[in-house]
Amino acid sequence: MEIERAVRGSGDARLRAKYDAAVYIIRRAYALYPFEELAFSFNGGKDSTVLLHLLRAGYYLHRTSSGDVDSTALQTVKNCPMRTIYFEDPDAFPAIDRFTYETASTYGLPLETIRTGYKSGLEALLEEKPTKAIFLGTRNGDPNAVGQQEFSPSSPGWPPFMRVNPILDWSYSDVWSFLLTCEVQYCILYDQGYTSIGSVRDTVPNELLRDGGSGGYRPAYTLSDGSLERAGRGKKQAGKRDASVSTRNGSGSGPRQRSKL
Ligand SMILES: Cc1cc2nc3c(=O)[nH]c(=O)nc-3n(C[C@H](O)[C@H](O)[C@H](O)COP(=O)(O)O)c2cc1C
Ligand SMILES: Nc1ncnc2c1ncn2[C@@H]1O[C@H](COP(=O)(O)OP(=O)(O)OP(=O)(O)O)[C@@H](O)[C@H]1O
Repeated sequence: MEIERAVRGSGDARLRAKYDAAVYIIRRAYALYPFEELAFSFNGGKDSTVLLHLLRAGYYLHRTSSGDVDSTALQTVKNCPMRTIYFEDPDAFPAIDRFTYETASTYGLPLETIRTGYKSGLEALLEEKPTKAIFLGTRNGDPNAVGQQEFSPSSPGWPPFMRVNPILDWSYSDVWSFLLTCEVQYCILYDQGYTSIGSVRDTVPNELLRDGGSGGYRPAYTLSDGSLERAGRGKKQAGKRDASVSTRNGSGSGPRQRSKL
């Protein structure tokens, strides 16, 4: 499995330790909950892109270690066909939308697009199909991470499910080490100076990456102080539309892939 191979083959002991810990959490979740009652919250951002590949690696290890995979099923096992949910914002960057749909298509993720607020969308989702746990790419330092652990029940007043946060303790540079070491595609905006991505309403390239010579911006992976990754994000304004869930497979262009630094 290429992700496992890339991390194991890297000389980066810290990355290997972060990877092992995250995959351990993922495999605990696979053992604890029926696979059909798990979901992956994917929005095309760098953290959820890391999570996608960790889920794939964890799924591959989980399935192959239990010995129930024949060679024809191997591609499905490499892909991790987990229910995947995307809360699509009408003001999302088109490049993020494209990347989300294209990645879902590449890895055979059964993507469900939700065009409503988070809470009402999750209520509808749980009503439609039992969902015990949802994987998120939340990391310490995200405003939403406060008080969360690797396994955190949803908040009071929210529909009941477990939030599973395998990369909670990953730093900004861990995220980029993983993406570059594994040579996986990521949204093109990160090569244009965006270091954390909200919507077109509230996100601009990170000024710390402005390239004086060209007038453009350097790629996100060159940001040396990860504590400033949200410097391009302004105040979030409310405005999610309400109620509709649809399924769509993606196509389009735009993802980027870089080799190691
Ligand atoms: C799958 C999922 C589960 C969530 N669960 C909760 C929750 O239990 N409690 C809560 O206050 N917010 C919850 N949220 C909302 C997030 O904390 C956050 O507000 C949302 O992802 C928007 O983040 P942003 O402001 O960085 O775009 C959830 C969001 C998602 C996508
Ligand atoms: N619109 C959304 N649809 C689905 N999941 C989402 C959405 N917004 C956030 N999430 C979940 O919450 C996690 C944390 O969001 P956050 O915005 O911090 O990270 P990211 O989008 O992956 O990366 P970045 O910080 O670069 O934007 C995501 O990784 C994803 O699991």
